[in-house]
Amino acid sequence: MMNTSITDIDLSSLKNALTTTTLSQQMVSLANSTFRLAASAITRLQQQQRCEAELASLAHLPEYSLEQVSWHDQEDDCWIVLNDKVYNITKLIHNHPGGLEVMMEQAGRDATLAFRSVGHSIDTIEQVDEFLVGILPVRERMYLRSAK
Ligand code: HEM
Repeated sequence: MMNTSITDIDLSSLKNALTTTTLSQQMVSLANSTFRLAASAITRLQQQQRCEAELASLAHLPEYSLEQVSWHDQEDDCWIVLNDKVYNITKLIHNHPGGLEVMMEQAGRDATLAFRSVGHSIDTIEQVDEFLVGILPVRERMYLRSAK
């Protein structure tokens, strides 16, 4: 005859409870990972949609290569590139709140990182398109790339 003690029963239910808890924890962790993956896929999709919409709104602009931009590096003819877009900032440089010198250091160049590193205000960032004159050719773009 089997001799099952109370301690044996307790230990066995404890083991069962532990297994169930571990399984539940694994399921919660799996659900979390799935949720995070879905959330990042949605974010990527939204970013891509914004990028496609921006590209469509810029489609009418002429393309200028980085080399062509580099020809405009003078105080009376000053272009820069920001986020793959080409800006003629000749009229701005003498009134620029950050000064003329910083602008001339970027004249004729891709100023994206310098512009971002200053931490320009949201208002300023929204107003730069006032100086927009073109866009880089697809082969030279780093930010505005179509997924199509
Ligand atoms: C279209 C291009 C640009 C526009 C419209 C613009 C406009 C402005 C404006 C309105 C401000 C006042 C503060 C603010 O709004 O953040 C400012 C500040 C400044 N900008 Fe620009 N900027 C341009 C490009 C650049 C570039 C390429 C640089 C290069 C580093 C630069 C460097 C600075 C600096 C150093 C300040 C002063 C920041 C401070 O004193 O806190 N900006 N700019």
